[in-house]
Amino acid sequence: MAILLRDVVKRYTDRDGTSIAAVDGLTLEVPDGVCLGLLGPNGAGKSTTMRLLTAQSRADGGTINVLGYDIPREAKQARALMGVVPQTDNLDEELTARQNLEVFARLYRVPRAGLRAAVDRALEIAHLSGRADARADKLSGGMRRRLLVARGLVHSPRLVLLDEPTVGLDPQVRADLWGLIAGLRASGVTVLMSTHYIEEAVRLADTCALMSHGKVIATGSPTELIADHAGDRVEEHEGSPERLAEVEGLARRAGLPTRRTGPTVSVLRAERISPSLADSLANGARVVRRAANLEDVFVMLTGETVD
Ligand SMILES: Nc1ncnc2c1ncn2[C@@H]1O[C@H](COP(=O)(O)OP(=O)(O)OP(=O)(O)O)[C@@H](O)[C@H]1O
Repeated sequence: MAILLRDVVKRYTDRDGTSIAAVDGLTLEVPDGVCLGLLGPNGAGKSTTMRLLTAQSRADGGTINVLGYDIPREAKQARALMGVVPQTDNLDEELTARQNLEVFARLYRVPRAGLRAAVDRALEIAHLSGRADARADKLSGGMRRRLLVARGLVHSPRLVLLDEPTVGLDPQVRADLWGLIAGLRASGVTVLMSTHYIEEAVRLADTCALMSHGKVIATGSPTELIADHAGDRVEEHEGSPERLAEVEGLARRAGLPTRRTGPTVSVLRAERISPSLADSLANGARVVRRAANLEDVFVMLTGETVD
């Protein structure tokens, strides 16, 4: 097992003295070689979990093991084998792309004889070989993100932690990074990636852990999670508030879960709707049927939405 978290708790005290459990009894396992997507809305506790794994922050309870090392006691050994890609860009502006990587390669004690090759390899993975000698402040936002990933890979880690790797990026840059992460996953490196983008988790993760209010509330492949919690099909109804309430009532009586998004009620497990119930639900109005997705699962389980 690459990562093992058991009943982990991390509390913060607000300015007014109230205590918040940012991580609140979190249990999570990440097997070797798996890309696990930690999916949750803002404030779910994803970044706090990442900081606990790197021992930048200390848990108030529970146990954490990373690559066989007890955290925080053996954090130094664990850190030597893991690559961390932070959410915030903290590149050295005045150094070139290559120099940024060299600094980290030395920090991670990459042997001097192999240092140049390690840096070249990281530049190549991040498609930055052509910009190796450009200063970081002269790189585009997307290139800087790729350089941050390269920096986390320079010592060939067995495990990579990516905290919201594509937050705030435009679609083209996001697609580039997805390619990069998919490549990492294919190479057998264990990846733990936090995200609040459903699509990112679905595309990249072998396993998703859904996180809400500091806990993991469901784990599985996107397909398993959808099948277990939302079924196969979803029927979407629009209409007046009275009409929507009627749809909810009919669905509830038939034992079918529903969720409301603005002016729409979605009836889950729509494959179980009988022809007569279908008529009553539609009541002459247009109904859209679609495949169930991970967002349905998330909203079903938490009442919260993710992007
Ligand atoms: N240093 C801190 N002091 C006080 N409260 C904190 C601190 N760090 C996080 N929190 C609180 O803990 C909770 C979880 O925050 P965290 O940043 O881990 O969530 P997240 O899932 O990573 O969200 P985001 O996607 O916005 O980064 C939030 O309520 C946050 O306000």
